[in-house]
Amino acid sequence: MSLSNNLDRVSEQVTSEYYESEITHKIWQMKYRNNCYELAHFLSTCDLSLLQYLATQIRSNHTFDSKVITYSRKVFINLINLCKDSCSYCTYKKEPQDIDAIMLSPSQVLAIAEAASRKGCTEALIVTGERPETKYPQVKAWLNSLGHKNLTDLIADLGEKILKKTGLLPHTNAGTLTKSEMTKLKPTNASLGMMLESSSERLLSTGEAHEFAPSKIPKVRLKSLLSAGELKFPITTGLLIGIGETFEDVIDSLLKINEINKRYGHIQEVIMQNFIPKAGTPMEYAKSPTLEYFLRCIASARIILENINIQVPPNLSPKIYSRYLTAGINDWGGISPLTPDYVNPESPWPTIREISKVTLDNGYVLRARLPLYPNYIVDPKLNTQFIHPTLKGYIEPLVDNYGLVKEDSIQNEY
Ligand SMILES: O=c1nc2n(C[C@H](O)[C@H](O)[C@H](O)CO)c3cc(O)ccc3cc-2c(=O)[nH]1
Ligand SMILES: C[C@H]1O[C@@H](n2cnc3c(N)ncnc32)[C@H](O)[C@@H]1O
Ligand code: MET
Ligand code: SF4
Repeated sequence: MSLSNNLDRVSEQVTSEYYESEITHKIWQMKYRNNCYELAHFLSTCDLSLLQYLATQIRSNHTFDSKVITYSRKVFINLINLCKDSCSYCTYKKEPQDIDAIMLSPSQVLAIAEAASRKGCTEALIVTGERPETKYPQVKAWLNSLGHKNLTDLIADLGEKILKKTGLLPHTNAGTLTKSEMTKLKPTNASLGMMLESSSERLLSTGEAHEFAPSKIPKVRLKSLLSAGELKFPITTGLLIGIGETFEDVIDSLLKINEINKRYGHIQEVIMQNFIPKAGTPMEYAKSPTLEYFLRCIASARIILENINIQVPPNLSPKIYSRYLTAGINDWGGISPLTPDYVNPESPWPTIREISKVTLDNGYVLRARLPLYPNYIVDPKLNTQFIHPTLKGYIEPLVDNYGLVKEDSIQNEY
């Protein structure tokens, strides 16, 4: 190759590096000014492949090992699917008279956790409807018969039993919780889950997704995220994409989550979840987000969120989930060998073998994590602040030096 050709290539590289750093700087300025409108305009008009390129660059600098994609070996414990709210996209919620209404007994919960432990699971994902005991007398009666006044007390009790009997680490998503409720869960739950869904208040108006779901008032959800921060409780949150929000709403939601995390460092993960229309719901005929829009939201999340893991569940896009790897994600979420995804039961999880192959074919390595992300385990300062002393003895034997699940504990049958 001639010298002039070589110089041409060097100058092309310098130009593109200059261009990249100029764009990165521009984004940084818009973020610093907290100018949502400006940032949304830029991210919505920017070429998608450039956005994905930037997201992948940021992702490779962010995690302890830029080539690792994680997942959690979890069992989904559907404790109670009654709920005081009604989100227009949800089929998880049932009425007491429905044949598939569920209120698990403590012995059923323990039997599920024990079966999961035999399959090599490390996470017990406890999911419930929103404060069902405030709406249904049957739920009050059920709680009282178990010796409890409210759902949180039952979850705290079950969490302790699950830990002691199986060593599975509980992670609860019961929707919004107060600070005192979270305090009760901290000794037994390694982390919490609660989707923000969207910071848009417009979604509460007539005919919109959250019209009949007061717990989805953004202020209420953001307050729960702040409470978790005050308690140094690691929490997973996320956005449901395609429920009537605008792209600007997505950017506003991401900026708000990032601001909260900058104060406390407790937002371990943001789930970017694509809405799936369900028959029989008010949003039955609403459309799933397009792939182009969803990829733009994911790449924007990676660009906006600082040091936060990003998960997209593979089961909601079984044919094309590998595309999310090039938009900057670093986690596939919880995969259960035993229980369905009760929120999206029509979407079975791909097998670990398949996910591992897809991940590998795209140049990454799949590794199991605990419900609690590795940095909280391996960083001595974070470990002290974010993990309750009771939980330490359960967490340490499960992980290697990187805070990931030891490979030798992974069973073939999973
Ligand atoms: O592995 C996890 N998966 C979590 N999931 C994902 C879930 O396991 C499924 O992957 C999705 O529901 C896809 O259907 C959540 C999904 C939500 O919509 C809201 C909260 C959670 C919380 C978690 C979680 O903390 N850990
Ligand atoms: C547990 C989480 O499940 C998500 N969720 C509820 N309904 C749907 C749906 N139709 N499609 C995708 N995700 C959904 C919400 O984000 C909720 O917070
Ligand atoms: N009801 C809770 C929420 O919406 C958690 C489960 S939703 C299926 O946040
Ligand atoms: S998404 Fe959660 S809060 Fe909304 S109706 Fe379903 S169970 Fe209730």
